[in-house]
Amino acid sequence: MTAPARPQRIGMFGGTFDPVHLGHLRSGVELCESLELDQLHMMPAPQPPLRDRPQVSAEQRLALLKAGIGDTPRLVADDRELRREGPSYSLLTLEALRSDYGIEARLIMALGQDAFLKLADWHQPERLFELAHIVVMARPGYSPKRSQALLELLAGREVNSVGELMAAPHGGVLPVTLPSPMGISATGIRRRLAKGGSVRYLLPEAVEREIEHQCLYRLPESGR
Ligand SMILES: Nc1ncnc2c1ncn2[C@@H]1O[C@H](COP(=O)(O)OP(=O)(O)OP(=O)(O)O)[C@@H](O)[C@H]1O
Ligand SMILES: O=C(O)c1ccc[n+]([C@@H]2O[C@H](COP(=O)([O-])O)[C@@H](O)[C@H]2O)c1
Repeated sequence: MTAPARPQRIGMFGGTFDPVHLGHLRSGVELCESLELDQLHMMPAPQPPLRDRPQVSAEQRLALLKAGIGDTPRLVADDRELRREGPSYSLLTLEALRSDYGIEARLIMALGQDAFLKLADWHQPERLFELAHIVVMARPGYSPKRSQALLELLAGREVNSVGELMAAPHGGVLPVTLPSPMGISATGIRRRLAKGGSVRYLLPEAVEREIEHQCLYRLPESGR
């Protein structure tokens, strides 16, 4: 008798990626390893719903993400949110992924701790669990304190292991501390670039070269 096929494990890791940095990319690699993902779709949000529209276009942020991913196995730069109008609601993205991969696939939405703390303010947050699991990555400097609304949203969903999470196609929440947490933020990188400072070793050299080539994130002389 042959063993039943293992359901696919597909990750979604969305972000403003303004710009993508090693905190995102290393987390992506470690998520693939620790959850044994088949693919991780990384996707820039053209209109992140809970913040101002970034100055750098979604196309440019996607180009930086592609440069950063390069040939990294299992990481995919996914442009599907760029092909939609309106706010970049994750619910719509998960619906599209679920339709691509089918009902048996284990669909996992990865979020850093800071994004996770705002989950109750997202568009139809309870419906996210009808489509995917959520994996929350610890991020240096962010407190684990949850609001009452978040606690109510998560009630009964939290699990303690990857095995427990993968027993069902969607509906669970797993907090993880990946092996190499990094205290890198895109805000810090934009500030450094605006002042003409160095960002070496905070993001891949290919991303740094692309930022220089396209003269992104620099303040005009008068603004420094
Ligand atoms: N260093 C990091 N480690 C783990 N997760 C991260 C890290 N940086 C960002 N993330 C997560 O990646 C996703 C996209 O983050 P985003 O593109 O907003 O980056 P950011 O560095 O937080 O940017 P900004 O400083 O502009 O807010 C979010 O879920 C966020 O929590
Ligand atoms: O669906 C929502 O309402 C929603 C609200 C806030 C953020 N998100 C998504 O969460 C991801 C991280 O967002 P951000 O602002 O932390 O970069 C990105 O893919 C956003 O589109 C989604």
